[in-house]
Amino acid sequence: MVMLKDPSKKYRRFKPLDIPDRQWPTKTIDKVPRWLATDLRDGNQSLVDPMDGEQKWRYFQMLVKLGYKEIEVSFPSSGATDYDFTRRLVTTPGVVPDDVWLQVLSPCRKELIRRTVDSLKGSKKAVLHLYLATSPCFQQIVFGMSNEQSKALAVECTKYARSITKDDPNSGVEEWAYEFSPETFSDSNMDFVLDVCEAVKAAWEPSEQHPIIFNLPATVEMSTPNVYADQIEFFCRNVTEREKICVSLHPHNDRGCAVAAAELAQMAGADRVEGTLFGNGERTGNVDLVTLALNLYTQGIHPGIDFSDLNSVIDIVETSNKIPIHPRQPYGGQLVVCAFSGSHQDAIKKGFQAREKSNATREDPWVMPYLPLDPEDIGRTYEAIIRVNSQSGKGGVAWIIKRTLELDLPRGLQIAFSKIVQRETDMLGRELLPNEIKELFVEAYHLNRNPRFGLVDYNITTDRSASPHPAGDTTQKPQQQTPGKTAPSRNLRRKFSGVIEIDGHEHHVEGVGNGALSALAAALKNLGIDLDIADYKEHSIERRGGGEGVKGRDTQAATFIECTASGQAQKVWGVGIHEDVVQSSLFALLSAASSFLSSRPSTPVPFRPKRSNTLDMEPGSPLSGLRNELNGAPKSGPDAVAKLEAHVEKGEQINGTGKENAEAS
Ligand SMILES: CC(=O)SCCNC(=O)CCNC(=O)[C@H](O)C(C)(C)COP(=O)(O)OP(=O)(O)OC[C@H]1O[C@@H](n2cnc3c(N)ncnc32)[C@H](O)[C@@H]1OP(=O)(O)O
Ligand SMILES: CC(C)C(=O)C(=O)O
Repeated sequence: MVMLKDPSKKYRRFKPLDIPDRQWPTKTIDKVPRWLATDLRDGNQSLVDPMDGEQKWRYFQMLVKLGYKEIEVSFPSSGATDYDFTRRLVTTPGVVPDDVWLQVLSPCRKELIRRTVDSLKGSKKAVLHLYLATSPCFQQIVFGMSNEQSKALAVECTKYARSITKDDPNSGVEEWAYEFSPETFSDSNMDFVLDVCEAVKAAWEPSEQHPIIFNLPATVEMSTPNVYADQIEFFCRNVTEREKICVSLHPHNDRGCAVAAAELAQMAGADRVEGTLFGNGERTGNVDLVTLALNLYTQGIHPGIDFSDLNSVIDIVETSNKIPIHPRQPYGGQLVVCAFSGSHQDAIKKGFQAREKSNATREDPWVMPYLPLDPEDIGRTYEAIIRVNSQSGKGGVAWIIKRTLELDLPRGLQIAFSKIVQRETDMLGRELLPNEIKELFVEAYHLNRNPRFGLVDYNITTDRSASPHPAGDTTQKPQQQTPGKTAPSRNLRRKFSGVIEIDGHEHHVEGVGNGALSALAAALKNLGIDLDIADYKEHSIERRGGGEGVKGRDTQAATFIECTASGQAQKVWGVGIHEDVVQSSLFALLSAASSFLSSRPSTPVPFRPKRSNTLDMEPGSPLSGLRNELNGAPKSGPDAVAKLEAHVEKGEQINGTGKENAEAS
């Protein structure tokens, strides 16, 4: 069997109503409709395994907690589960709040109506809901009834219902309402629907205070949503005593337009919407009440339903229905607050940065690329927003590092680290989780343990030798000095002397520079590791109490240093984190040095101490070649380094015992 070449004979086009002066297209939705949740009836009847009493019980309580005031709880005449559940609701004190209406459904069959009404005895507010087909297809095929017979049955059952509900002082229910659904309204002749509804209305005799509910279902969605809106507008305009009627919608989703149909039909005059959470229901489902409510919310209208903790709702819906919420389901789907692609992540990250920068409060206007709703408003976390796979770029990766380690990576480091992430995602062929990205960063920049260099002990002192060209520092121009006078304090030079552990061996090293960082760079140069500082950034990290990833006190300094090896194009980044800003920068330089050595094609061992405080390499070893290469033309670091040196200016001497801190991250 194949699709028909010409389906026009088999499937006839829907004929829209002719309403040239239709009003709904220029209307907007500016008020919240009455909601009816039919999860426990229409939703439940479509499940492979309908809910048991306990599941219904829990679901009902959730609906009440969310704020639903009208809940269709059962089809009591279907059997013991629904009947007993209804009885349990009615007879358990305190479960049904006084302002909540319990709605129950029955076909137009007297014995079933009787049983349905009986199930409600003892309740405060109850809606009896009857349905009967008005569409030619159903009348002819299912019932074998003419229009007259259908109308007569509708009237007869309404009268009977009235006699055992609102007209019966012993009905046992404090307040009755009545709902009538002309089944497959959307496929019915509108004049006939009106005719039946007028007759039903006359039989029930509603008032403005106690209106009748005409629920107009798109039992099967058969046309574009504008056609449904036309039908609703036609009904609203032509039915008499409109003020005594609540016009209710019940859209199904066969063409995937139930939400649109419900929204346009509200513009066309409807007062009430029946649907289910996340759209469970017959075939493609009922209209999704979550989407409708949050669509309103994102237009600045509170829907009266509280989805602050949408994840808990999802939990109950999924376990009760035994159907997972689709990952792309509006608002609730796992992937709808996620971006994988680089340009989306970049835009979202910039959006959040702009919001932070403007000190926006939670209530300030939401202007965010790609995200129509602040995920926080529905209890979803920012962590879920940006996820990283092979389609991601630096922005998303930087976001994760910001969220997990509180580090604001400089742009260059973002680019460098995202290449590492890209390699990993390509290799694994899957998404990397935030924790994995964090671990990758910690490892790549040696935040837990520097595999090559450990700062064991050090002193930063003023270099009193006043030599214009201290050993190892060829980056500085000679200073003008008057013999017999000390240099002005702003020109004081620093001497790094300390113990650095290299590949498990401790070595005393020294170097002099304009500040602590350049002094360490000079000391490293004495080891043949001649690195120029090409970029330097630092920021403080305010710990919000025991954040994971980096141990420490409340405030720490994070330093990012980009280095080039003299005469080399290759650049490496180093990262250091420590309570002390100077030590943080020293760690960053050693982190870069370690990356640099590790990135060389061969391992630079062995080192051999030449004198007690300097090191050299075996002649002919890979490092000695490197040293020869690096000894070319050292350059001074950029201005940013001066910022760090200013910190050092504040104290004459900085001492540190780095070993334990070198382990810190
Ligand atoms: C669009 C909707 O969602 S409507 C709600 C549908 N929900 C359900 O059907 C769930 C609960 N249903 C049930 O438990 C059963 O179907 C019952 C108790 C209603 C009826 O059970 P049965 O008597 O065994 O009938 P069965 O289910 O086989 O067929 C339905 C019968 O109801 C009739 N019927 C269907 N709709 C209606 C209606 N609105 N009013 C009166 N009779 C109706 C059918 O024509 C059929 O009658 P028939 O046996 O004379 O041919
Ligand atoms: C009973 C009615 C309202 C129904 O469920 C439908 O038509 O889909």
